[in-house]
Amino acid sequence: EGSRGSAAVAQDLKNSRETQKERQGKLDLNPPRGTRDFYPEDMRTRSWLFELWRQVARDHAFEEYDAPVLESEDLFVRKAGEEVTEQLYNFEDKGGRRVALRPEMTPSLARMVMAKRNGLVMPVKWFSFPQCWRYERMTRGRRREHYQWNMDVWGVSGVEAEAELLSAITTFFKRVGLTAEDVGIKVSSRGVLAEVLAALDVPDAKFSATCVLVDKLEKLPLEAIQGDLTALGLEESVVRRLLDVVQSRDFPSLETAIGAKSTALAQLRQLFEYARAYNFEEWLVLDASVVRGLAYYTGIVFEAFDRKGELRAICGGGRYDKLLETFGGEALPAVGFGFGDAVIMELLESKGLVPSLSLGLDALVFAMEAGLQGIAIRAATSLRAAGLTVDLQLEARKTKWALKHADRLGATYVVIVGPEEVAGCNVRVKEMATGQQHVVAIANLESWISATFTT
Ligand SMILES: CC(=O)Nc1cnc2ccccc2c1
Repeated sequence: EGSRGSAAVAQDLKNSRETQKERQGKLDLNPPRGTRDFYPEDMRTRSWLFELWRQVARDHAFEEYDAPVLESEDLFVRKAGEEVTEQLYNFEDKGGRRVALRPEMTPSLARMVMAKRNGLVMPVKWFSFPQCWRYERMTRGRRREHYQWNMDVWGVSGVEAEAELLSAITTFFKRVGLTAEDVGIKVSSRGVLAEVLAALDVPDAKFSATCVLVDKLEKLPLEAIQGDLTALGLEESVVRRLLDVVQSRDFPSLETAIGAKSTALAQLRQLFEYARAYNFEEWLVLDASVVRGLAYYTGIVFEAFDRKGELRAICGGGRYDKLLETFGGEALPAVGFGFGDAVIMELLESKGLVPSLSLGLDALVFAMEAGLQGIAIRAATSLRAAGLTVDLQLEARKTKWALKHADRLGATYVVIVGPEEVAGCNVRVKEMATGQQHVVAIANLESWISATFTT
C-alpha cells in the first residue's frame, strides 16, 4: 500500500465506493439510517394517533398549518449549546444555499407569524404534525426523525394560554385511556431562574445558555459541564444557588427559595388555580428542576413523564415571549408544546392501549369468472354510491379464496357475482358474521344494502 501513488489509492477508494447495486446487483431496500417506513399496518396506528391528536386540537378550536421540512439554516442557528441545534441535519444545496431539515417546528411557525404579523387576528391558536429531523452519529443508533404534534398560542401574555395547552395535553391523555396515576406533568417557570440570576447581577445575555446548562445538569454530573459553566463565566456561588433553587418540589419550598413577592411564583400559583377549573390539577407536579433544553423558553415550562420513570419525556413545552426579537422582529408573547410520536407509542403499547385496527371494510365484491367482471363493477359502484367502503376484487376469484380474504380484511358482507345468480339478474350477498346468504336482484342491490345497513 505504502509504495502505491496517492492517485492509485484514490482510484481504489473510488472503486470500493462502487454502488451497492453493482456490488450485489440489487438496491438496498432499507430506508435511510435512523428513518422508518410506514407499511399499511404501521400507518393505521400512526393515523389512529394523529386522528386523536387532531380531534383534541379541533375541540380546542386550534387551526392546522404546515411549513416546508426544508428551511434556511439561519432559522436554527442559535449559540446556546442546545442538542437540537448541535445535531442539525444541514447541508449546502445545489444553489450554494445553507439549508437544514427542520429539527423542530417553532422557528418555522415564528417565521410564518412574523411574515404575516399584522394580518393575523390574535390570539393565533395553531397546530401541526411536522416530521422533524436530527443528524446524529449513528453511534447511538437513535432515530433521526420523528413526528411531533405541535400546538401553539400567540398573542396571549397571561398563563391562560399555558392552561389551555395543558388542557389539550391532558384531554389527549384521558381520551387515550391514560390516568394521572400513569402520567404526570412537571411544571415550573424559567422566571424563577431569571429572578435568581437578576438578584445575583448575572447579565441577561447569559440567561438562555444558563438555562440550557441547568437542563443538562439534570442529566449529567456537575463536573461534566463544569467547563461550560466556567466558559459562560458563571461563578461557583451562582451555580450552587441555582442548583439549590431547582430542588424545590412544592410551593412552600419555592417561596422560601425565591421570596413571596416573586412574579414567577404568582404565575405558577395562578396556573394551578386554573388547573382546578379545568379538572386536570391532579396531573400537575410543581417541580423547579424542569427547565427544558430549548434556548428560547422565557417563562412557564412543562414536561409530561411516565410516573414509573422508565421512559424519556412524553412531551414538553413552554413560553417563548422573545423568539421574534431574536429574528429581528417586535416581541409577541407565545407559548407552545411539542409531542413526539415515539415515547407515547412505547407507553401506550406497554399498557395495551393501542387498539388493533381493522380496515373496517363494509363489503368485498368479486366475480367468479372474468366475463362477469362488468357486473361486479356495477355492484361495487352502486354500493360505493351508497357510501359503503368496498374492496372490488380486480381478478376473478374462487369463492373459497374470496371468503377467506374477506375474513382477513374483516369485511361485513361478501357480494358474490356468479354465473347462476347473474343468469337471474341477481347477485348473492353473504353476511360474514352470521353466514346468512341472500340472493338480491342487481337492480335493487343499493336499496337492499342501505336498508340492511341502516338497521
Ligand atoms: C424517540 C425519538 O424518536 N426521538 C427523536 C427522534 N428524532 C428526532 C429528530 C429531531 C428532533 C428530535 C428527535 C427526537
